[in-house]
Amino acid sequence: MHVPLVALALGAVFWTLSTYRAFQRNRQLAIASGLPFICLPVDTFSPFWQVAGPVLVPLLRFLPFGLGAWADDARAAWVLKHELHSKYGRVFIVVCPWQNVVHVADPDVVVDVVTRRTEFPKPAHFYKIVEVYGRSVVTTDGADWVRYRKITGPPFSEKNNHLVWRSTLEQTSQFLEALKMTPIVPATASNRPGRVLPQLQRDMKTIALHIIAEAGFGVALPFAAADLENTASIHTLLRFLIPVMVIPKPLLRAIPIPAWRSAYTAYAEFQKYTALLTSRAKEDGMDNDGSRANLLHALVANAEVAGEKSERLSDAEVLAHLFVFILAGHETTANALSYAILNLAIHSDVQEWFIQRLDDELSSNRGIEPRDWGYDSVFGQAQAALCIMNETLRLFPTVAGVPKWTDSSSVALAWNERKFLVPPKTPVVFNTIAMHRDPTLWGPDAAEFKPQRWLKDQPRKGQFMAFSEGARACLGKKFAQVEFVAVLATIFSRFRAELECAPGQTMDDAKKKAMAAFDSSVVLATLGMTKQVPVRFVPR
Ligand code: HEM
Repeated sequence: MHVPLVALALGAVFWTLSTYRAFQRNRQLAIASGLPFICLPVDTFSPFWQVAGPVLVPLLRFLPFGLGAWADDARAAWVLKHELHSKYGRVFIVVCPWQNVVHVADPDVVVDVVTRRTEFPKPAHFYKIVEVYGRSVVTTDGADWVRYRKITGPPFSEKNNHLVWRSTLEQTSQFLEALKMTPIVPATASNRPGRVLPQLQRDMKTIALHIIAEAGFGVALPFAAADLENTASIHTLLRFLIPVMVIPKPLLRAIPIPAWRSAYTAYAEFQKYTALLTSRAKEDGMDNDGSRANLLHALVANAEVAGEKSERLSDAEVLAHLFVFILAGHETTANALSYAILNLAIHSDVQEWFIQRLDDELSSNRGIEPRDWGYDSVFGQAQAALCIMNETLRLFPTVAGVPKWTDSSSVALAWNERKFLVPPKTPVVFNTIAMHRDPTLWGPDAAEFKPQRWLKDQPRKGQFMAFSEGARACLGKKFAQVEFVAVLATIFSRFRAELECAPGQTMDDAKKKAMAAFDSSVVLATLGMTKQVPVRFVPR
């Protein structure tokens, strides 16, 4: 009768001993590396801690004899910001029983690591979860990645950027038309008359998704058609992304839970839909005027004309890439736009600076509707909006960290004129949030939103990592820049943004609420706010 209990007790003892041994081994490796280190009893990168950490940390503080003192160092990267690195240095190891992780917030070390790509490859196994439809440029390393990058790089061309530009101007113009359909809310003690947008983040996601749909797949969707048949599968897929990524497909299909069924249907529908688009793209072929400059057409055309078989993507690989383009390029830009617009609403002085600069930059397009603005004449001049984008991504890097690792051998690392040895199979993670807020790199105003800083000195290489650096830097950087500038320029050429004050609320109260929304940010796939903040758009 007691056998199960005894087995359980023995199992627990065995687990405790082996965990302790693993911890001691990892600690020895950290000592041998020569790098500073701290010890934590949890793996802060594990899914368990990502979910449970925010709940457990406040409780652990109550443990007697300082037993929970470590928990503050195990808070989420967004909550800690630069705190851990100012305590322990720009490079240190976090030792735990399950793995050691080197945390890096030093530009020189970042540059060193990204340039030694074979010694510090991308830990492709971290990205298995993203292989919903198979392997891709995002999820592979080594020879496979070289092949994928060679094929998927060229579609991100200037032709495609023109399409992103046109598509974004159209989407944002339609967004403004929808906004203008809402009633004008009269002036209050704190707000001027204007139109209130209750869910900024949702609308920015719709805009970004529709731009990827057009510039990525060639599917033009009206802004107001968020749930039309064509995008239904993409919307549902994104809504159920976590179960689709985590739960094996046969289970998702077989278990009669309605949400799982919907997730499976969306997964299968997206596959069917992209197969249809791919075969249409093959029939169309490429054109010369750029109207088929979307990523899918370019990928397919590449596949058709590439001489060598190894340079063609199979249909299954095309599908896998379309999916990761949505994943990598949708929320990243949408969240950056939401953070930027809220920051401009909070900092009215910065907003006035931006509007003045924007008006100057747009002077040759005065009287022209935004949807007709030229790419060269507006994007080519758009300095202020790019400063806002950089500053937003400095403080709110929507890709919050970039991992590399050491694979099967130890790798030497130079830092502060000393040599260290990073043990094998050790992740080396660039802590973008921490590095972007380091006052020793950015000055005493590092925590402040000051886009004008980008007009002065540019940061040194490796210091601004929003799009990563080196051979594996973001493929869609210019895509995102073009989109961001077009959205911001269209909106602020017609409106000013104000924080909406609830009855009885002052602007200071509304600012506190907006700051609380910033604080509510979490890193799921990307860094994003979990609270909505209403914004009032006041016609200019
Ligand atoms: C503000 C917007 C964006 C930000 C902040 C951003 C950031 C990043 C970062 C930091 C990486 C490196 C990740 C890593 O190595 O783990 C990356 C990679 C990548 N991004 Fe972006 N991205 C943005 C928009 C886009 C867009 C719009 C697309 C495509 C439409 C895109 C496609 C990709 C791809 C394909 C990679 C993988 C490149 C490779 O590994 O060779 N991104 N991005």
